[in-house]
Amino acid sequence: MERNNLYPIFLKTSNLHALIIGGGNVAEEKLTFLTKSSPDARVTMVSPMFRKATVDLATKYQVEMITDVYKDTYLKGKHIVIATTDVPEVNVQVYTDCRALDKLVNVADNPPYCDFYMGGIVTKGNVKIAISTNGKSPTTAKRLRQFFEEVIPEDISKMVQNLNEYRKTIKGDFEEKVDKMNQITSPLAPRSLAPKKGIGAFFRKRKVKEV
Ligand SMILES: C[C@@]1(CC(=O)O)C2=NC(=C\c3[nH]c(c(CCC(=O)O)c3CC(=O)O)Cc3[nH]c(c(CC(=O)O)c3CCC(=O)O)/C=C3\N/C(=C\2)[C@@H](CCC(=O)O)[C@]3(C)CC(=O)O)/[C@H]1CCC(=O)O
Ligand SMILES: NC(=O)c1ccc[n+]([C@@H]2O[C@H](COP(=O)([O-])OP(=O)(O)OC[C@H]3O[C@@H](n4cnc5c(N)ncnc54)[C@H](O)[C@@H]3O)[C@@H](O)[C@H]2O)c1
Repeated sequence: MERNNLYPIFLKTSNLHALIIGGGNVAEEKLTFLTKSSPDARVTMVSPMFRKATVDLATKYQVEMITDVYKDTYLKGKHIVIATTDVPEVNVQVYTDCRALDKLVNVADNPPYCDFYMGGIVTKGNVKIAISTNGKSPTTAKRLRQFFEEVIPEDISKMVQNLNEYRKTIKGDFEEKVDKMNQITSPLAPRSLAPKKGIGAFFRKRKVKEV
């Protein structure tokens, strides 16, 4: 069976500088999901035309907007580049320029020209889940994202915080702490879940205060 060999990492997008090339529908979609997940991301956009809603979004998230066609000079200082123009030759040029400079590049909706894919992302406080279908079905990534947004309760972040505080109260050496932490969280693992209840039921039932 085919297998997803991509390696997810959680980027500190406030330390890195992303460049989005293009200002149309796809650019807006990428900016929407990027800022939804990482409202503090450092982003620059370059395009001769921007959609009105893109300008509003860019203003809200302090995105720098440059009204111009793509030039390789705009790559300077950028770590991650996303090409979304409607001119395939420009997108391929961006890809080639980025590869020559060892910059991570994504030509949106064009898997062969991607060093990385954007994924479906669920954020609940400190907890974040990224979903990838290996570029095979973005619609499935979206549906899974919606599913997890629904079933994972908002207060999972409180539970993480409580566990973090509880850990500090455990006496003993590292191994004992690991043991205790594993014991207390064991109902989270699938084998310990009662059939048909599911992870959502577990979280809803459990009082975070008890942890
Ligand atoms: C997750 C998400 C994040 C984001 O966009 O940031 C994302 N696409 C989303 C939605 C979406 N995009 C498209 C549809 C209509 C689907 C359809 O038409 O079948 C829908 C669904 C919808 O809108 O309902 C069009 C599309 N997208 C790609 C192709 C090309 C191809 O598949 O070959 C085509 C067909 C173009 C054409 O027909 O020409 C490719 C990519 N899209 C990816 C990410 C990467 C793979 C992620 C993964 O591994 O699953 C990858 C490889 C590259 C990339 O762009 O990074 C976001 C959902 C966010 C959310 O809701 O949470
Ligand atoms: N809209 C979709 O849902 C969708 C889905 C799949 C694939 N696509 C493909 O993705 C591409 C982009 O789609 P879109 O809907 O965002 O198109 P769009 O026409 O809305 O936007 C294209 C943007 O690219 C900019 N642009 C053009 N030349 C440029 C250059 N030299 N430098 C910088 N920016 C430049 C334009 O000013 C515009 O802002 C198209 O090739 C389209 O076929 C779109």
